[in-house]
Amino acid sequence: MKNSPWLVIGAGAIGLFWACKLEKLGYKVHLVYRSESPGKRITLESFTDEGGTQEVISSKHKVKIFLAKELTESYDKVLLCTKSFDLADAFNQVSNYITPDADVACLCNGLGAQEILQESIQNSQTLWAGTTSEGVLKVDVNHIKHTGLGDTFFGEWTPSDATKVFPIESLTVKNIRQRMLEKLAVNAVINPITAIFNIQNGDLLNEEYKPLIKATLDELADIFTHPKFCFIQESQHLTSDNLRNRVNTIAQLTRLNRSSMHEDLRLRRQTENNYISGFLINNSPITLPIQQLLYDGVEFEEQREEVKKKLLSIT
Ligand SMILES: NC(=O)C1=CN([C@@H]2O[C@H](COP(=O)(O)OP(=O)(O)OC[C@H]3O[C@@H](n4cnc5c(N)ncnc54)[C@H](OP(=O)(O)O)[C@@H]3O)[C@@H](O)[C@H]2O)C=CC1
Ligand SMILES: CC(C)(CO)C(=O)C(=O)O
Repeated sequence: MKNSPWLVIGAGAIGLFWACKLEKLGYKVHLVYRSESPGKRITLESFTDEGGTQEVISSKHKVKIFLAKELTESYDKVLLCTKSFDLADAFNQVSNYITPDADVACLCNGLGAQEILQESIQNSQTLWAGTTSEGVLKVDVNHIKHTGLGDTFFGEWTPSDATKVFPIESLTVKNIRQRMLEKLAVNAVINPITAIFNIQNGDLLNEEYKPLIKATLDELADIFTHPKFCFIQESQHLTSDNLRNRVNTIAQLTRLNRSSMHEDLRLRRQTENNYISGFLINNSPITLPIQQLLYDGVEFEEQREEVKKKLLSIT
């Protein structure tokens, strides 16, 4: 199994991180980039807590890099590490180089893109959806910093009768949809609010945001526990209290970080809004006035000041 290389698509923070991780696990890695070549060596900086003192360790990892049009081999293990809005195109551009029995994995935030990707994948191939709580920052084209320790899980997006295991067995879980909904819930609170108010994740714990956070969590709990919600089997445990614990914990653990959506707005890049608040609005059996305000505040710069006032006037 380890003889055939992994094809990793996307040389962003997560793609470079997984290229290093797979190389450390003993796999060969072929990495596809789109705009900027990362070169053949990637530097990964991570923290250790050896004997109570925090140290930064830097390691170098060798990968082979390609533009999609330069590929010639066929791959049976593929890991897509793009943002959700690029996922289907990124797969389609390499689909001729993927074996009919391949394991195809994706690791993007939000929901909606996985279902579109499933439609492009052959029945004989397996789509593994993944979710990660690792924090990674790309500081240069070939240099990443591991900013937060976390876990990563993969599960079959459309579960089959056969008990399949992910090529890295220890990362396999049975109900990936449940884990993805839990992550979606956290992202639907932290990402748009930090982006709209231009604050770090930890600032959400400040007194001035308490009524807004409470109202946002209550609204999310109403969808996730609604009998007509399409993922009710996987989401019914997400009550307001359960969500509050998750959001507070992540806001605390990542208190000095900017959320990915905050960073995208700051750098005027496309956000994953359509796959977070947008997904919830489009799939909710009830109207979602707060998610709609959050969606609009992220999407439409000219409405942002007005949206902020409305969000802060929630009691
Ligand atoms: N970074 C983090 O700590 C975390 C990220 N995530 C999620 O992981 C996903 C990836 O995040 P992240 O790595 O930070 O995002 P980045 O924007 O840093 O990286 C995405 C990369 O995908 C590349 N890409 C897009 N389309 C293609 C294509 N067709 N062919 C080749 N490469 C392509 C982009 O290339 P180009 O440079 O040309 O734009 C970019 O380098 C997101 O959904 C994010 O929400 C989840 C948890 C933590
Ligand atoms: C968990 C969180 C909110 C950490 O910042 C994240 O996933 C993101 O920024 O997209």
